[in-house]
Amino acid sequence: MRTAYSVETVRNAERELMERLPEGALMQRAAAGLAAACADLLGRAPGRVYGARVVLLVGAGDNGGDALYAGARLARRGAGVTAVLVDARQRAHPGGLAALMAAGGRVVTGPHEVHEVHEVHEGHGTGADGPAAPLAHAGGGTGSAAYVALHRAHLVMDAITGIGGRGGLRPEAVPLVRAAEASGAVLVAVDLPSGVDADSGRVDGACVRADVTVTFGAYKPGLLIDPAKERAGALRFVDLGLETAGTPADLEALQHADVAALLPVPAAESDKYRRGVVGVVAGSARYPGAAVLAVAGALHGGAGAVRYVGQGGDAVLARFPEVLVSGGAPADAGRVQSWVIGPGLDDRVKDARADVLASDVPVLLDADALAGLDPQEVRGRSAPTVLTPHAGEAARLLGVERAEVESGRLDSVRKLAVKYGATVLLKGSTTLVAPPDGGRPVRVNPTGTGWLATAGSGDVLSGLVGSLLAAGLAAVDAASVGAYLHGLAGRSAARGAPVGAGDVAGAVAGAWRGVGRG
Ligand SMILES: NC(=O)C1=CN([C@@H]2O[C@H](COP(=O)(O)OP(=O)(O)OC[C@H]3O[C@@H](n4cnc5c(N)ncnc54)[C@H](O)[C@@H]3O)[C@@H](O)[C@H]2O)[C@@H](O)CC1
Ligand SMILES: [K+]
Repeated sequence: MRTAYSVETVRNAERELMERLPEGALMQRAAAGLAAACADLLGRAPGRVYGARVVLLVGAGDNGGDALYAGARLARRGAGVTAVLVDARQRAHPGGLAALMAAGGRVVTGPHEVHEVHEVHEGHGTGADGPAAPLAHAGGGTGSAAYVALHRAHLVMDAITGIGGRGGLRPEAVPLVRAAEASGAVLVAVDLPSGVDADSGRVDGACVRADVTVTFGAYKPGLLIDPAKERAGALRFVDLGLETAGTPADLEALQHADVAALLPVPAAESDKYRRGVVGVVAGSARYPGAAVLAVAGALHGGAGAVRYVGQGGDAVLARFPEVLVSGGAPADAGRVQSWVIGPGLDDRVKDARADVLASDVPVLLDADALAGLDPQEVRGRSAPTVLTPHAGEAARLLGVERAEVESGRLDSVRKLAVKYGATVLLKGSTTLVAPPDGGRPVRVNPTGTGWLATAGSGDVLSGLVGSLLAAGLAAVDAASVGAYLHGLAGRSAARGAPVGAGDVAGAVAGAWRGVGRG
């Protein structure tokens, strides 16, 4: 399981550990890990650090300190390191600054004038692109040393803000960050891309877009949730020895082994009824395809049988003769162990929804079954309820703008879970699953792919999750395992090309097999 912790938890764990360690030891651990990761990115051959040109964008706090100490380590290995002080008042971690200077690095101020120049010691600036100019002097004029250094850099560390950052990048930092992004250098965010919110994944204002983020001690929720996740690039983790065991994670992501352990396996004496029957109420004369897709998902989720209720019975049977079809009300359809209701329904949705909500089995509500849903109708249930909205549906359920849900996915999924007393799977660029109390941990799906944003893909997911519910998984597990398999299926069906929802359903079995093999 990959876990992520809030800033408050990380700071508490750091405080506890720092009390047991010599002063500054934790920052040295961070800097050593950061330097090693950067050396790795510059190339594994020893000579690739020697002569490499590295620029540090340094803010006022300890995040900048990490980069300054890491820069000192790289400078001692022969890299030409230039620190650009980005803070408007040119504050920077004093110990880190001294260490960099002692190692032969140089320091310039951001958009201002040259602060201090240190001669480059022998070996710097002899990389493949030829000798580096004495950067602090090059070009002359206000702030130009910083831009020349950025233009020529092989690697740039973004150390403007880490977990202490508030709001987006300040105006003085923006042109430097954009120059770094345009330079072609590898852009490495230190702990977090500056400008993202560590706890929520929000990006309010300008923000760094990194190629790689080297994060310390614990993953922060923002690194795993869009829109911030998308700014973080590839993640690398540096273990600081923080003790987080015993503290509930804010966010967790299932890994292959976790999913493998949760997948239902039929026992020797299982028959189709013991494996569970999932009832699917979906599709209509107008949208028979939704019925077919939801059933296709349900057939791959581990239930022993799929019972279909609705007007799409002919289309379903034409494709899947193994399905039990009935045309009446859900309550008259026979016993099931879970219900899925919603995809492609017509205006008779209210009666059918009241029927399934009155049952004593888990119910998954999707798409049309979410419209006008009364919280009391859900909260009064004894069995679990799972809601699977996309951002637009979630916004309507919460009475907010869609953009608010998209920028604050974690807050939104928690609020919805609390409002309805239900497990909520919020679909989208980062799929999240919140438990019914909106508490910790929220699960984040690590297997998503943009190719899943295709018509009918959600219908497959709802059938798949409903089937996992019928097979006996707890609501949060069914939702997160379903999202995980659905993401893997989407990736393998697409393999880098557009894909239809039917292909995704067809690829679920392969995803399941792959996970089962570990
Ligand atoms: N606390 C610890 O023991 C450790 C901290 N570490 C590093 O320290 C970082 C946290 O350090 P700090 O608490 O000093 O905080 P940061 O360095 O993340 O940022 C705080 C500083 O940035 C300024 N600031 C806030 N928002 C800003 C914005 N939008 N634009 C520009 N400047 C802004 C603040 O005025 C303050 O000076 C971590 O992210 C990590 O990189 C690591 O060295 C590991 C150990
Ligand atoms: K940073």
